[in-house]
Amino acid sequence: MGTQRITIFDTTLRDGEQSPGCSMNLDEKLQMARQLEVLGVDVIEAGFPVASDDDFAAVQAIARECRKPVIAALCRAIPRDIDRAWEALREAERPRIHTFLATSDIHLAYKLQKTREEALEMIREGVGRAKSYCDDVEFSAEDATRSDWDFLVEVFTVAIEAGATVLNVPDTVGYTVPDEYAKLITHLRERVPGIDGVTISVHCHNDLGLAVANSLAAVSAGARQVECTVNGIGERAGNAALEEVVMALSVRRDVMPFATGVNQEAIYRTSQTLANITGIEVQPNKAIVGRNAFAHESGIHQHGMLSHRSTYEIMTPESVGVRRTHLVLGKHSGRHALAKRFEELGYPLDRAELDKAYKLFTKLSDQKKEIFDEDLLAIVRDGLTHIPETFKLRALQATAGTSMFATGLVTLATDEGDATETAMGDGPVNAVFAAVDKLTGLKGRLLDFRIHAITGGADAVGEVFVQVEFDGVAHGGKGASTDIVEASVRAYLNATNKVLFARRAALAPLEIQARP
Ligand SMILES: CC(=O)SCCNC(=O)CCNC(=O)[C@H](O)C(C)(C)COP(=O)(O)OP(=O)(O)OC[C@H]1O[C@@H](n2cnc3c(N)ncnc32)[C@H](O)[C@@H]1OP(=O)(O)O
Ligand SMILES: CC(C)C(=O)C(=O)O
Repeated sequence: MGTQRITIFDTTLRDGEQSPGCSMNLDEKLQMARQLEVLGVDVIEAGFPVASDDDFAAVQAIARECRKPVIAALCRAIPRDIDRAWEALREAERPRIHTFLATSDIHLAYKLQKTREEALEMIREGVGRAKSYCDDVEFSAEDATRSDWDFLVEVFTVAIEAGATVLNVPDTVGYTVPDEYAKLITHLRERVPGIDGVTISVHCHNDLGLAVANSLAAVSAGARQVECTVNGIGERAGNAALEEVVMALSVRRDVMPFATGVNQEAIYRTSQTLANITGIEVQPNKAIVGRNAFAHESGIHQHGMLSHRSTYEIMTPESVGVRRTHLVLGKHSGRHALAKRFEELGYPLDRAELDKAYKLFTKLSDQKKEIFDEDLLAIVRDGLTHIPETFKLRALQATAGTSMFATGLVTLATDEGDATETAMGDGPVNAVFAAVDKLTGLKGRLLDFRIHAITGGADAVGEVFVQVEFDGVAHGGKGASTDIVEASVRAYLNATNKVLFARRAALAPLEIQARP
């Protein structure tokens, strides 16, 4: 069996717009429709014209402008709605009237208060009226998956007799499961006379997170149109996500021999266009278009990715228009990814340097959720020096307030073990510097103190630069930490350790050199 074509029916502008907070005005709908045309969807359901004058105008404008795809408009199975839908669509190159009526006993009894016979009559009349305007008529049996299967056979038989060209079998409340849905499609294909001459469509909601799985199961059972929305927006938990349906069919063509006409490289941009228009961001772990869809954080995965991307990616980010794979450096990363990033930043590290950098990196990643390039540069600048840490910060405590002296308590590790001192000062930094002086026996005079945040966010790393004079000689020191008092002490100690190193080695003050 060759590859068969699946019609992608996009309902972002209709069912998608029913997503709370996703209403779009005429300009926004037009902008989105243009992007959907670029994406290459087969059908754009542009709106529900009877709902409002704005929706009518949007459907009309899209029908006038987007000439390539079929433009569909939704309407209830009543004359007023059908007439209004046609009025909005009449200038479309390829118009489709999409009319619907609920067919489940629950909806018939409680919502429509109609008998099955009355429903069949409304379907006959509604589809017939739509057909009098337009060749292309879709009929949806709302709540089909909770409808009696034999009654559905009657419903679709009537719809075909009245002229429907597309029969939609919606899982309106996201209730079905793949196996059952496939069986329903098969049941209809076996029982509805003339069904081979029309297109079977599916429209799945995501209440149980099964919208895409159900859509694919239905396709395997014979459905040839999938109704879906960009980013999966839609009533309640949303609709089947267009990008997931399209990419599942593309990536797994080996088991599902179906093709779509979607220009896959436009997927990401389309997703972003919608997010920008609605202001509703895509969840980070959303398949295909989420920020993390092509991000790898853990060391084992990153090592695999660096060896060959096929180890952990089933499609390339470029294939859906995402610029690149992202190796996120964080708590779970390993040496391979770290070395690679240092190399990209212009700091190729040898094994010993890498081990040291990795130690600093893991320490920092216990404090920060994500490590940015600036953090790595701080590690190189602050950590990869060859200055022996004669005095090493063990612990630190500082208190300060508006009506009290600041006090600092510092514990340093030395060759002879840990030692602790306290001191007071004008502020917490001044107090901890004084405590350090007591511990080292050196008296430093602060010449310069600069601090800046080198990463963004509330947990930013602050980098402190100090110039400290010891016995008439100035030494620079740098320190970085998410805690600015700690960064200050580290910078001060860095300068102090340089003094001791310089004195012992009888060397001039050292500066850390980054590799070119
Ligand atoms: C599953 C889906 O997504 S269906 C599409 C949902 N989309 C929308 O509802 C679009 C936005 N809706 C609207 O603007 C309004 O609801 C309108 C203009 C459609 C109707 O507004 P109102 O006339 O005030 O009716 P309301 O929405 O309160 O109730 C729906 C009415 O439509 C009837 N109805 C519902 N579905 C259908 C149908 N497919 N065919 C015929 N009548 C229907 C209901 O029985 C009810 O009728 P009643 O007023 O005689 O009791
Ligand atoms: C009108 C139909 C297609 C619908 O939106 C649904 O059943 O969810």
